[in-house]
Amino acid sequence: MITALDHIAIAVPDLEKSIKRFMDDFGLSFDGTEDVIAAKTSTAFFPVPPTNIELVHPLNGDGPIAGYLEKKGGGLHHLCFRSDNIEEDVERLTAKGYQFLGDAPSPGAHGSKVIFIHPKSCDGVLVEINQPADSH
Ligand SMILES: C[C@@H](C(=O)O)C(=O)SCCNC(=O)CCNC(=O)[C@H](O)C(C)(C)COP(=O)(O)OP(=O)(O)OC[C@H]1O[C@@H](n2cnc3c(N)ncnc32)[C@H](O)[C@@H]1OP(=O)(O)O
Ligand SMILES: [Co+2]
Repeated sequence: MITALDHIAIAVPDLEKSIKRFMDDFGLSFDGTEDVIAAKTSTAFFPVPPTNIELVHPLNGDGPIAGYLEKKGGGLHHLCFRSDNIEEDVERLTAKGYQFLGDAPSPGAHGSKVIFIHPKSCDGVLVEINQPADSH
């Protein structure tokens, strides 16, 4: 079951510059960066209760964010719904015809499990579903 809007992600070409923007200009608290190797993505999180902003940047210049930045230069990249049972949600939504990217959840930020729904299945919006580490 989907229980919350876990985060909204913005793809950024210059991670340090954007971290400064969100900390210094917008005054948000900064939860730190994490390189998520399985996702080929560097992340930076800013809690904005009850959700978070996630900045995403290509790790080692490679991966899905690199392709996005090449085409768009940056922008709103995805939203992420939190699930209390990701396998059950994947099964339920697959049965309804949603196209998932990948066969099974993979490691995400903060020890979560994550999977993505293709934007074509959801009005052009890339949707991530995650299950936090403490609820596996
Ligand atoms: C760490 C973790 C976490 O939070 O814990 C994360 O978030 S990792 C965050 C990074 N990981 C991911 O994004 C993984 C899932 N993403 C992917 O697998 C990919 O980015 C795809 C969404 C499949 C797009 O890759 P693909 O090579 O197909 O790119 P493409 O440029 O040819 O795009 C194909 C079509 O999808 C659209 N498209 C591409 N990226 C999009 C996005 N972010 N939002 C909405 N639409 C998007 C393009 O405009 C295009 O539409 P038209 O055909 O109409 O022109
Ligand atoms: Co995300």
